[in-house]
Amino acid sequence: MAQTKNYIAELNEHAQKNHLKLRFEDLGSDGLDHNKIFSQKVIIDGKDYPKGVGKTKKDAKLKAAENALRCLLDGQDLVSLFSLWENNWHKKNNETFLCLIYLFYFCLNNSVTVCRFTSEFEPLERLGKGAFGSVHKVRHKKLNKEYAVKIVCYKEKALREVSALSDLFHRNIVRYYTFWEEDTRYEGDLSFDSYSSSHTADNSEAKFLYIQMELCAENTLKDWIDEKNDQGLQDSKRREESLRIAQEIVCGVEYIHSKNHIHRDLKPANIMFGMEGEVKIGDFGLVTSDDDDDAWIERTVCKGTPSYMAPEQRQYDRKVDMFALGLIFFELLWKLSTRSERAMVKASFILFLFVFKQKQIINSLLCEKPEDRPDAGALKAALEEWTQIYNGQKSFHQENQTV
Ligand SMILES: Nc1ncnc2c1ncn2[C@@H]1O[C@H](COP(=O)(O)OP(=O)(O)OP(=O)(O)O)[C@@H](O)[C@H]1O
Repeated sequence: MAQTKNYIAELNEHAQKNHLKLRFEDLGSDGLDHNKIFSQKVIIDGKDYPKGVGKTKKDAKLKAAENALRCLLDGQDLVSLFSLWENNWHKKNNETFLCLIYLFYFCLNNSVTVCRFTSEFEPLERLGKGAFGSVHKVRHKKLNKEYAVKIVCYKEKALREVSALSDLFHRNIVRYYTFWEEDTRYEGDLSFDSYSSSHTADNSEAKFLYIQMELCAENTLKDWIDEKNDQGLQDSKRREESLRIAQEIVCGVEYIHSKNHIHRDLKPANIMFGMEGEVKIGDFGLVTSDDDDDAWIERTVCKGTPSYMAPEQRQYDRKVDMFALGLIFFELLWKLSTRSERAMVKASFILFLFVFKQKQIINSLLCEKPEDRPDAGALKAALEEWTQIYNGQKSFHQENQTV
């Protein structure tokens, strides 16, 4: 049988050595006669310590002594240590020295959890919640600047996002600043209520990753599209704005591909806007590297035997992002309200409504075979051509109107 430590004797010894006035207080009992629970607490120099409970008075006293010792020695009770220090200031110098040793001890043991998130930042509001965590708008206390901090459970998806973002620095990609790890989640984060019960309830080892990012405007490209659709406008203004947005998305994607990454989750909800309205591609949780052999095998295994594939064929993997761009461009220009309408895009049914150049670009991006889709560089060139045609037509109309 495991030997119970004699916390009462230990606490008495500690009190004697440090000239502390220690006493136990009996807090009585609760429950029926055959099932009583006794409570006791320790008072040291007038300060109460957490009560101990047990099936006998002796157990309760032992537990109370253990609780008090933990507070004093593990440094969990910073206040009590400081008051101890204060109370003993007038006593001998070696006692003050002892208190300093205690402070040093708990700093070394890290037993007081300092949350970097709340000590460095002032949380302002929760911006949103994804499947893996949540994003908060915060103000850096010292710099007085606003940022977004994403808090996620320390998982492979989160690490992927951090490692991809740290490689990227581009006007059209959400800027990443830093990340750190904490043992605890932010208490004010209500999103974890359902999250923690399904992901971390029985995992006390769970750690959390805090990712500090550039703060984007609150509306995403999905909101932009919804707003335009509500206005019911398929007009030239929408076309003009769509063109600018499409060009910026392609610039971001071209850059991501140039760094040998594939986003794999491009969709209007993951595309945000900077404070000056510029496009910002975000949510790199599904990003993968072109050079990552394991990820490449995982991606290609369903297509055949990867070891027989020529290295140049690897570039076709990037074409998953190009297909997504085809659908995004379509949604920028045209209201697709139902799933069946989305499916029709693939069948190119509605495309006859578009001008020739638009049709050509979208058709090429939605090609069944990845190798037939353009890469980001070619798409960028095609969009520039489209812009020139569009601007030419616009000035032609304006000239005709003024004549
Ligand atoms: N840097 C940011 N600035 C402003 N808002 C942001 C920023 N990053 C994310 N958000 C917002 O926070 C919300 C949650 O984002 P997050 O990336 O965690 O999840 P998601 O993309 O919705 O889902 P999932 O992670 O499951 O794919 C989104 O609505 C997004 O608009």
